[in-house]
Amino acid sequence: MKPAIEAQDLTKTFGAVRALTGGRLSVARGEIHALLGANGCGKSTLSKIIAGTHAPSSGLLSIDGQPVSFASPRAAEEAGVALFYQELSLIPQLSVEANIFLGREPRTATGAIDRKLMRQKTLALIARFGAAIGPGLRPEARVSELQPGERQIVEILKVYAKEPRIVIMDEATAALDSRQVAVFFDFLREKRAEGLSTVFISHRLAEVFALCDRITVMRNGETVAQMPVAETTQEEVVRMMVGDIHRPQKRQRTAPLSAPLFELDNATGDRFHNVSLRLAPGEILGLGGLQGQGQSALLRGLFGISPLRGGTLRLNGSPCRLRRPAHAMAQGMGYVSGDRVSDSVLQGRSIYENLLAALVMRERKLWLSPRVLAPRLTAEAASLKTKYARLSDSINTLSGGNQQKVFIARWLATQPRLLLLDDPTKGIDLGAKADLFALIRELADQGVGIILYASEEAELLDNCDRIAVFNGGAVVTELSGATLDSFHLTRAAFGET
Ligand SMILES: Nc1ncnc2c1ncn2[C@@H]1O[C@H](COP(=O)(O)OP(=O)(O)OP(=O)(O)O)[C@@H](O)[C@H]1O
Repeated sequence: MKPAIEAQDLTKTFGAVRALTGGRLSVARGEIHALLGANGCGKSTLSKIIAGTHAPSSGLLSIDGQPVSFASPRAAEEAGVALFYQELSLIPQLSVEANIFLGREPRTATGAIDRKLMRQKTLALIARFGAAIGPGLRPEARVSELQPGERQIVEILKVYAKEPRIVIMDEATAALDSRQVAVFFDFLREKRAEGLSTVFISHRLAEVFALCDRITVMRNGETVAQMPVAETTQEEVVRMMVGDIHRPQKRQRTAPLSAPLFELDNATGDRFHNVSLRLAPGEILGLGGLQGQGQSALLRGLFGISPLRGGTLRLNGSPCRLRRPAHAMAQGMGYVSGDRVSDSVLQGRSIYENLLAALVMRERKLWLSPRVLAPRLTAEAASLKTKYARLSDSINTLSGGNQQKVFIARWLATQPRLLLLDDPTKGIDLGAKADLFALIRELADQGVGIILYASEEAELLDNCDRIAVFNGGAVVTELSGATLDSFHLTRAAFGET
């Protein structure tokens, strides 16, 4: 029998970015096939080519033995391929059934929407999830009224309403609870028995081993292996995802470890739960794991941007509740995000004003003497090798890397004791990255506590003393010493401890 999907040597470039250099995938009819790899290895790009969202730069794709080149997702759907989108595509104001059948509503002989048939079909789809969904998930309910897990189920049902023969499930279980996951897996097994093929992308290895028949592993834009689940182990799969193991050079710590500066117990918030962490002055604690597992949300919670809903925080042994960034700043905390445009830039303002922002907020004064401050701020900016002509120039004249140096220097002016860094080097060049990390290590040596989330694992491994690894909003393990390497980091990121 011809494979349902046969992808050979697919490549895709976006401008200068080579997202996919050698994508290969062979999926049989009636198979659940896992597609695994670390963040950015090219899984989504390969999936989107198969589902008609992207056209490949080169390579061959066949569906059911027929070479295809889809001009659009609609063309792929007509060939029986449907993709589950990680980014929720539902319209909150519309009902469940209107969302599920949007643009493909069943019609009567006169061309009107056949509401009775649409209702019946929706009820039949919902019934497949049976007891795992609450009474809220009804055909006429508005999507805005549903729980996150129920919304994700509607997104899944929308895929199956297209009556596909090939389905790509990209992180489809992220918002489901364990009961919903169990029912969903039974549903996928039933579909497999009906001859449907599923490509299953997940950040939980245990799920993959419980559900899938074969595994394809990708690394750095390439397919590196394919094998039956029964002939491999989780350990072997992690080794294939990681490739050469990256072991960091040991950071030479000069600040002695003392009593904890920061003690967090059972913190719960929007995208994380029961997180407990410790940090001594002078320590760099990394937050690791795949993207979007609660790391950034925790940092925003700690800084009072979206306050913690539960748990306790102590700074230097004293309990504190940080409900606003002003509270966090009063406690000597600073926060720098890699999302410069929405979190940091005072648009159109001078470099001087941008440097001054944190100090003004902390001192609660609208005017601070430029004569006194300008030399100090100039020194902070210089310590980071920030390249600019005059402090009075607009911040918008600087490159992303130099802007980011200004935003770190902004906090240095407040002499923080704890710095929260949320993927601070996003989108900046290698030279600026090296300058930033040299400074971060220097600050730690002076006794500042640092909590760093970085989407690039090498940045974490090379700079952190310990790494708390997140999966699904919880810390699954903490790495230090001999376990501080890319193998243990990837293994924990996929839920294996
Ligand atoms: N539209 C785009 N423009 C530019 N670069 C892109 C685009 N889409 C993806 N990339 C880049 O291509 C690489 C592969 O990305 P892709 O999303 O396929 O990886 P992934 O394995 O699915 O990762 P994740 O698990 O994070 O979704 C990454 O470096 C990504 O930044």
